[in-house]
Amino acid sequence: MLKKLDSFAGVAGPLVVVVMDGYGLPENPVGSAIAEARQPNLDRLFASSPHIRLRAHGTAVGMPSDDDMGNSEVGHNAIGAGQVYAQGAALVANAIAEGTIWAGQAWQEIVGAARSGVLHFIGLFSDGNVHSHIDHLRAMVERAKAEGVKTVRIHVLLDGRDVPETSALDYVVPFEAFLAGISDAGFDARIASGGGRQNITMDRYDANWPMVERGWRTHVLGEGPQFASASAAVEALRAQYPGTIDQDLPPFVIAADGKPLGSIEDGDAVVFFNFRGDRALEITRAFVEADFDKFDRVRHPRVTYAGMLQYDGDLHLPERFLVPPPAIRDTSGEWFSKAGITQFACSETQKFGHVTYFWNGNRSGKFDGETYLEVPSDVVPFEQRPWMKAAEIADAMVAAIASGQYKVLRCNFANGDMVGHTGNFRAATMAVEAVDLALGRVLKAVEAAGGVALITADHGNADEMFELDKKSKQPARNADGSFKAKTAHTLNPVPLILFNASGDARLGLRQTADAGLSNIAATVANLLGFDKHPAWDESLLTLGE
Ligand SMILES: O=C(O)[C@H](O)COP(=O)(O)O
Ligand SMILES: [Mn+2]
Ligand SMILES: [Mn+2]
Repeated sequence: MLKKLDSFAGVAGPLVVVVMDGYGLPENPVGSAIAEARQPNLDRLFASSPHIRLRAHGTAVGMPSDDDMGNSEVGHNAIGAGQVYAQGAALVANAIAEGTIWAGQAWQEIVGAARSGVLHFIGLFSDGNVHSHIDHLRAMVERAKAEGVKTVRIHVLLDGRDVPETSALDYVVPFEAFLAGISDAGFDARIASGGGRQNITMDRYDANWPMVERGWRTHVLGEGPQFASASAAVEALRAQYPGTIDQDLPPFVIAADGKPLGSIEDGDAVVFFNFRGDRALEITRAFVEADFDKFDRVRHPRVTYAGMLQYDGDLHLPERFLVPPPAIRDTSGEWFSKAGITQFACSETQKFGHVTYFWNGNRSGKFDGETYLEVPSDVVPFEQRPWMKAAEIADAMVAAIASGQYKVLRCNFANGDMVGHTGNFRAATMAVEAVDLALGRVLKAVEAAGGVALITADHGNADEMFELDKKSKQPARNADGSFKAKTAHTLNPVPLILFNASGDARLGLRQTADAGLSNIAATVANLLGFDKHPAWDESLLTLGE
């Protein structure tokens, strides 16, 4: 049980944690939608409420190095668990470096099946290290050859979201050369299909199953426009759809003499090589579920399927996985539940799993006393609706706070991140303004209830909307003089603001050198009058000392 603090009984009112997804603190105001947006509520908070900066990238959230940006999975895991775990990116890299991945039963079963069939790899084709890393794929192809696999087919999801927006050929061209180099009379490895990650396969949280169906038709059934190679496909599709960035490119199939090179058939082996789960779960279900009903699969090949990691620890999806996921234990959701604290979690579909599944350590189950509310997201390009569902989430939070039923409430506003990923600067400033407006309403409800709110973010995104020149730190320009749009997350810190309407003027925050997202859970515990769980990183709450 969490112990009660001697020094502080806890705030009487509700405790609200607001995650402004993708809201980093810019180093340079030029090209920053955060600096540019009109945000009167946040301005007021920064002027009059205790606030500090938190690390939200690199080793502070369990990434392999401090060159790695943060992301929603590692950010929400750290906030929810109050601890930093070596995350998928690091675990897979280690398992490959130490060779433990090859010794595992899952890899042996994959290779065993592939020796008499075809070995397919499907996944995000970049070095973004958010969902996957192309080096992991390369290592697996090499190892498959060494272990006697004869045929490898790769289904590439073009990124442009965690890496520069039109960088697909920087990955495709060298990889095609690698595959040509490693192929010989006894080994044939080629790219077989692909498409933009926001167009096919990588949907999340049941937002858009038709995306997954398009992916299935492309990778499994081999249906779609045919090209001689992946690089030829990318070039032709860019010419056909000018201005379309990589993540949105339509699907394509690689074929010879009109026949797809790599449709997926009975007896084949399939590895989904993303380590992150949110966008891997739906396609995984399509492969492994016997009574799948989300779309008509037309054909359901009997394959040996493995995920890079297990994507959902409660549902055991998938059962076969190459690397054990981080064993995230003792999350704040679990221990607040054990303390009898009622909890409310809310977001719109695009981020709903962030405040539930990621928050609770990649588990889709629910702890006693937790209530979840999902606001359905629109299925549109978000630069066309930068306000997204901020107003509706605020409505739900205001009602939940006013109901008096919940002691701890959490929500995620998706806008800064989802619109930030479009690379559209003007839309991103509107996204930030929509969050500010919604936040103002939530804070009014917190005030009326005599509560406290902690306002933070999981990582940066809207804070840098243009690629910055590494030396000058000024926005980099394209050949035509326009700024180079940046769609990825940033390495910037995020705010932690304490909005205090509890009537206890002692409450403050301390800035420590390594303050990070994993300090939030203990801070919330202290605000509730509890000592932190021993596993959690230190609280940042001060009581007027
Ligand atoms: O999945 C995505 O949309 C991006 O790769 C990362 O964004 P997120 O970590 O904020 O979800
Ligand atoms: Mn995020
Ligand atoms: Mn994001």
